[in-house]
Amino acid sequence: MSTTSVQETPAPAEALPLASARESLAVLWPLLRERRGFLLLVGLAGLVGSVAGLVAPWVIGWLVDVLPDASDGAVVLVGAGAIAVAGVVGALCTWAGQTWLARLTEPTVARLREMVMDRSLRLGSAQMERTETGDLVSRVAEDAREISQAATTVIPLVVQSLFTVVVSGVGLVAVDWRLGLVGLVALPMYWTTLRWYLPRSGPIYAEERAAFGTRASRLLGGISGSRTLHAYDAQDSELERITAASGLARDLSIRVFYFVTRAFSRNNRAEATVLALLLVVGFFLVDAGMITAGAVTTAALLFHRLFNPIGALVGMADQVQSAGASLVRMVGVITMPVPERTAVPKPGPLELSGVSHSYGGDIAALVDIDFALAPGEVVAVVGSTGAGKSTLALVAAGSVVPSRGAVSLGGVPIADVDPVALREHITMVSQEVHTFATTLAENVRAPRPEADDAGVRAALRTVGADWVDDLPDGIDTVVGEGGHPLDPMQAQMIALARVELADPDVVILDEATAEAGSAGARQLDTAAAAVLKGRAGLVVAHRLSQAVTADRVLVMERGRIVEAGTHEELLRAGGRYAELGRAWFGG
Ligand SMILES: Nc1ncnc2c1ncn2[C@@H]1O[C@H](COP(=O)(O)OP(=O)(O)OP(=O)(O)O)[C@@H](O)[C@H]1O
Repeated sequence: MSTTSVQETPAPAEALPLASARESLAVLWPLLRERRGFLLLVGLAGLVGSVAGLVAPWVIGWLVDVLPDASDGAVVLVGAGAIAVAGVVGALCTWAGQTWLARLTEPTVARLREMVMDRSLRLGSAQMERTETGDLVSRVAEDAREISQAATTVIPLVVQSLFTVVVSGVGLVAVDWRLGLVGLVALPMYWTTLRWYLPRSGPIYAEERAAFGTRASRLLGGISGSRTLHAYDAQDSELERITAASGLARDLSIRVFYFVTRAFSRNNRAEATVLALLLVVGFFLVDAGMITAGAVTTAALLFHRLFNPIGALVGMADQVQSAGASLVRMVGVITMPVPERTAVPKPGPLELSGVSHSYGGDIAALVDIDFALAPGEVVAVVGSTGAGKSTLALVAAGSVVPSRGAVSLGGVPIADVDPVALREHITMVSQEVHTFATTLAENVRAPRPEADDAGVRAALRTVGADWVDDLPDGIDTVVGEGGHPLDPMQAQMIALARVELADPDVVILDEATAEAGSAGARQLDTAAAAVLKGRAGLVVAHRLSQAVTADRVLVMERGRIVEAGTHEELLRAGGRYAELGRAWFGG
């Protein structure tokens, strides 16, 4: 008796790697350097803006010195004018700096996202299959969003604060080095606050976010299940649960508030102490005739100017950390080593020899498959649910690496071919086709971005997608998420047009979009036939019509090929295929 278990089971899902800070910088720096013009402009705006910020403390100190001897109020007007001009310059610099920073960071984040996608495509679906589901998606979507948000909200503030702190610090030393030294006393005090704040803030915020999540899901659950709750008279107990979740979220928010207030009060204490120290030292220096009262005023105002930016830097440190964590996650994928796959497939048969596959667990999805698809031949695969048809298609397309056995095209093992290069030879349309959120033309063009509109239209004509002309903007209609809605059959036709444009040697189809016998099924069959013309095709038959027109039919049961032949031969044989055929015909 044969056994259907496969010995080599795949390794458990692995998490994608994280990059080190050095690797992240090595990836980020060339991207920023590409836009160094903006980098310079951001630096310039920050510097000029911060220097403009020095004008007010300096003018006020000057007024303190000159006013007692002034004959009229003209000096005040001069001082006020200088402060007003500096204010306008500062505002302009902030605005320009933020605009330039966005033009520096947004394309950089977009580029990082593309690099993650590119690397994951190069690694190939077979390797990506081994990683935790959702990990890649969250790195492309959530981490990119986190960095992008930080880039537009947190980073401008951090950059501006850093400039203000550095320039004001230098200004303070320039006014009088002794007062500058007093100002430095604040540094260790700020440092201890940061050391106290950072390790505690992350977990507290995470707990608060988790509590918000629970409250939201309880509320939504209560609303969507209100009928059931009424039916079972269970409103009160559900209300109690919602109140408890809500109470927890409220208590955590209050805790977060106390915590942040404590951090800021630590900073305030440091600031008040050092400011007092600065005034005392200033008093003695003025008394000794070493500096003027105006200079002490300027120094005190400059030191006071540091309060807000330093508070902002402390407050945003965890958001910067969180953006940093997202960056190392994205760069982790970008720096994943891509195995050398330089083999070039040759025209010839697609062969599966000794192929067995298990997704883990005891049941084998494929067992000892030996099968060759000749160039130009169309083979249909039939079988009951769970027989292994989709797995066979995925293995043949190189999307799943079988636990045992080999797959080759023209004698070249496809495992040695670069996944992107392999798609030029073997293309698969699966049950879940993805429509990208862009124009319909771009969707068709995906495998061949250089194709022109005429090529796109020709591919759509080949698959009989005449309905495209009725769309609001024809092939330029935006489809996908948030765009013009497409029904599953239209999405499938776009996927087929994509294959037509890609022009591979082997097409693997596994669609189950239309009900057998429906007008949609007939349209899809015609579209598939057009795409298969002149190419080898492996078609997972979800409708009998797909098997009838094939050159050969494979019948699968429990991971094995149990029958093979033409439609007529298999019907005559009266075996499993004939049985399936009767079920299909409903007779
Ligand atoms: N990603 C997966 N992880 C774990 N088991 C899987 C996975 N995909 C398929 N299987 C299992 O492998 C076996 C073969 O499934 P497969 O989808 O290849 O069959 P199928 O003939 O295409 O079925 P259907 O017609 O329902 O799509 C089934 O037992 C199925 O439960």
